[in-house]
Amino acid sequence: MKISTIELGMLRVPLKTPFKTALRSVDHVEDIIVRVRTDDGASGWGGAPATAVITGDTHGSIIDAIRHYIAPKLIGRDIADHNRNIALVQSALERNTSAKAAVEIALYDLFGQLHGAPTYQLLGGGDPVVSTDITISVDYIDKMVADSINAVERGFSALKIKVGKDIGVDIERVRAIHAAVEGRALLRLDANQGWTAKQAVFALQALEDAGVHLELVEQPVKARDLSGLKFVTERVHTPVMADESVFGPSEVIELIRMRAADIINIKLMKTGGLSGAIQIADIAAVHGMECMMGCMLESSVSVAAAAHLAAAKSQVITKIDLDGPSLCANDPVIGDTVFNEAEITLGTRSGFGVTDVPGLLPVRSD
Ligand SMILES: C[C@H](N)C(=O)N[C@H](CCC(=O)O)C(=O)O
Ligand SMILES: [Mg+2]
Repeated sequence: MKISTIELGMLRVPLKTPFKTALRSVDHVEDIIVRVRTDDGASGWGGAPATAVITGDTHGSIIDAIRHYIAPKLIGRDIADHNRNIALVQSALERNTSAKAAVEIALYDLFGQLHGAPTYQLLGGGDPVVSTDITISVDYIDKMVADSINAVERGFSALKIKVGKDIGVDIERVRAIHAAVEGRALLRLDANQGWTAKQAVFALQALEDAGVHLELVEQPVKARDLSGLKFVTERVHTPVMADESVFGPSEVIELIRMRAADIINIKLMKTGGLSGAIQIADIAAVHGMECMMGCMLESSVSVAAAAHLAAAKSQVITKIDLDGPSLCANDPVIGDTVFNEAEITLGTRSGFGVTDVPGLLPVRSD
């Protein structure tokens, strides 16, 4: 099973409703899809969105990194030599974690196919059903309350509420949602770096004093402000989760050393794929720290891979935010992972179970 070609295309899927955070607003998922073909006719599928405001990666940079740096290292290589292939992806160039993730996902897909097993089973097994939260975009208070009630009625038992736009309105947003769904859903806040450390402590203490129980607060302060993150962690009861502050294993080690957060949000697009995500989960497990498996606004190709990893690492990945496919108006990807609102069920096909991604748009040539 030797790699013969690596093809790229663009998958564009409309969202049910615009996705709005403190960092950006978008109304489509737009992923670069990777198809790694082998000489015996197999295909491994991977994908990556361009979340430039978080990873720095654009569609153009993902295409260039794969085409000019990663693909040339892999052509002709045997899928069975998996760990060396992964090392070649990671050492092909610095950063560019989304491009590396897209290719790693395709390689883990093919490795599963080689061994005739769903990839989560090769990663250690686990329960094939995982339960995700859903994002409530930051918006007018009435709209966020209506979206939250709707999500609970659709069966979501955890809401990821986007805040970080205006501290006073944010407190009111959360109080109103809490009043509307109290006892029916866990509330997770994600400020996407929108607060200062002092603002975060003020808002969270105000909510705690008002009896609003929050399961966690994600990335309250700027990504690079690790001392601000620690400041918040030390002053509120609500568990603090690091997202944009940590990409790979070395940053996680530093975060743990500083005791700057309580939980880590692992995303394949930050780690550069499954290999770095596994390392983070293992480091967190050693330190008795819980993790979330998260995603960017991305399609079911890469979210299926994240769900496989979450299933296999459920001892340490105790929270799931894999709602990309649930936010989409439709899913053109042909695969056997079932995304049914809050419930994600892994299939029995080998690899990640994707068999085709129809309707891909051409990506620019050089
Ligand atoms: C889609 C997921 N629930 C989510 O909210 N991810 C964001 C970033 C997504 C993006 O901007 O594409 C996060 O956790 O910050
Ligand atoms: Mg986040």
